[in-house]
Amino acid sequence: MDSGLYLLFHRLAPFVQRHNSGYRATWLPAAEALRVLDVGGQPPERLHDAVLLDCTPDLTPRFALDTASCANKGALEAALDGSFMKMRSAFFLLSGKDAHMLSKGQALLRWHGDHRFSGRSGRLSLRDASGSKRTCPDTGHVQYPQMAPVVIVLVVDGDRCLLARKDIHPPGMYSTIAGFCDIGENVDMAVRREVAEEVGVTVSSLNFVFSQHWPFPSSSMMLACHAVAEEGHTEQISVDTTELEDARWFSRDEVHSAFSRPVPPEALSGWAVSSPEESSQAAPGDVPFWVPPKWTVAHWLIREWIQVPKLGLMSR
Ligand SMILES: NC(=O)c1ccc[n+]([C@@H]2O[C@H](COP(=O)([O-])OP(=O)(O)OC[C@H]3O[C@@H](n4cnc5c(N)ncnc54)[C@H](O)[C@@H]3O)[C@@H](O)[C@H]2O)c1
Ligand SMILES: [Mg+2]
Repeated sequence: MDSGLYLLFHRLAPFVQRHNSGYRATWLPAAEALRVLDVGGQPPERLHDAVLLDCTPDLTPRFALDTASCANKGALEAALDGSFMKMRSAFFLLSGKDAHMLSKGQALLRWHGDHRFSGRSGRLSLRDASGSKRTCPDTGHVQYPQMAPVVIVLVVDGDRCLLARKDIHPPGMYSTIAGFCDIGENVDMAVRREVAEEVGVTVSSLNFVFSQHWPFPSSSMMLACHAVAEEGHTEQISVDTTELEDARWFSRDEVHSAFSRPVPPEALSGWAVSSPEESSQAAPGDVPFWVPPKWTVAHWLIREWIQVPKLGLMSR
């Protein structure tokens, strides 16, 4: 671990630096990560708390390390000339290629933090060197990092599609319907139940198309589908307001326009902060409709529908 590249986090907030008009994640060489630990008053052995993410084609190992043991986050940020940003903010402000590794790093670090004790004996479990599993010292029971399966679906009705927003979304952003699979459900059952629960629409057919690892709320496997709404059941959407702030049909032209204009700057003002207290998000107001960032599976679903006009007519 004394070589390789490191993505740093602080209490699961990824370290990012300004880049052009946005932000980027930064891979630090081991020597730089050691310097940061030193600034934070931590011994070099803390580097071994890092978890292995992958190896580059030239076999350089890449790690994620949480610097939570360094109490003075501000001193680390000053030493590194960047900031630790809330993951949700980072996801809207980063360039796309960083999102997957940040997501993986945060998910793995969070899993270790949440599974320090064996569920069998209650004793502190021991992690392996790479951070891929934990073992109970008493029973030998091995725990592996887990992901929760989530269905995500673009429901279409002819030339329009159904999109929804939650109050935690930035102003103006509408996304696809999503929900956790219940124990015992397959993808088909979960899609039909979630769409019925959240918007009161019946789905007549569906196709699985993509998957994506997603870091929220802890670690999810997004299973993405296109679905067709049953004829005659599309006029009355009944929005589950405990879950969603709004849901409505968007025409293909409206979605086309959203793809062709940049994200309205006012939608993201207040997102580049590291704590909820600092946040001052714009009110929903008149921010024009926009779709999720291009590295999200929701974006891929909507883009595919725009690019393949007959998609909504396909069935399994
Ligand atoms: N990558 C993308 O493009 C994309 C787009 C939309 C949503 N998402 C993600 O999909 C996920 C699920 O969507 P949702 O929040 O609407 O789900 P949901 O509709 O199932 O509602 C969330 C609720 O489900 C319950 N729940 C059941 N099982 C859970 C579990 N394993 N973990 C957490 N909560 C569980 C909780 O009460 C929670 O409040 C969210 O994390 C969201 O960020 C991803
Ligand atoms: Mg939902």
